[in-house]
Amino acid sequence: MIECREIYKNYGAIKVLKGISLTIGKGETFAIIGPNGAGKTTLFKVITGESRANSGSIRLEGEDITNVSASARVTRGFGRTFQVARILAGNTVLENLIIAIEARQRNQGVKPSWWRLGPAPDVVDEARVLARRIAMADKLGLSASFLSHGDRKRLEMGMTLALKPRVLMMDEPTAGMSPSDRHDIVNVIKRLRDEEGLTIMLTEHDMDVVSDLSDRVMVMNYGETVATGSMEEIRANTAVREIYLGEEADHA
Ligand SMILES: Nc1ncnc2c1ncn2[C@@H]1O[C@H](COP(=O)(O)OP(=O)(O)OP(=O)(O)O)[C@@H](O)[C@H]1O
Repeated sequence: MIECREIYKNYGAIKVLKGISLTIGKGETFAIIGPNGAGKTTLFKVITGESRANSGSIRLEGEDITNVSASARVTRGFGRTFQVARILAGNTVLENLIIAIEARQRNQGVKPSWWRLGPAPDVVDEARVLARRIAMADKLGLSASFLSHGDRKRLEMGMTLALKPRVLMMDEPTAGMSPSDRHDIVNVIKRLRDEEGLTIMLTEHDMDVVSDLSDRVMVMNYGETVATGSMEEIRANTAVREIYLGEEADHA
């Protein structure tokens, strides 16, 4: 589904990605882990098209998308959530979902009806269905500014799903969440993945979440791949253990 070959990325003199290659299969959940500054978010941005690699190639279902813009990648099926949820705080939950659905329709060339004030009934229906799928049906009328951190992330996920992605890219989906919010969002992600057959790529610091969600895990350090494999293989990998034990020792 996604294939990255020999990705290099520099910020000035700083070499942030040093030859990253990876393959993610259709329907697979693939996690990228590693210490702070390892280059996870940078790799993420290169794959979504927000940032351009200095060299290397990216393919989506065989098509070379290395030089395709971020918005054109969305049209090809990429959906992305951010470390800090990007929602419209001045609007209600329902309005946020409607805005995302209408954005997809515009992208698909659907023209808004000039004579109608407000959203079309089918858009409102779709927003309500989406709200149920992200377990926010009871919060439709709430202003997004009053939502908890976990609910904001959930709403952002709903807005991303409104774009009908084939690939869901999530940068630290549980960052800053309480344990119960974390548990809830993991369940929402699992359900969506199973219902829609989504391919998922995520970065995450919480190892329980990684272990719970991922088919395969890639460990990065200093812009390089240290290991790729199942969670069991990663846990047993000597180089990985050294990185994480080193981290624990530093924090001790
Ligand atoms: N726009 C930028 N300009 C200059 N340096 C940057 C830029 N973005 C990231 N970096 C540097 O690139 C390195 C990798 O950063 P990146 O955010 O990709 O790491 P990360 O693994 O996602 O870290 P974290 O877990 O803390 O989010 C860091 O040294 C960072 O300071």
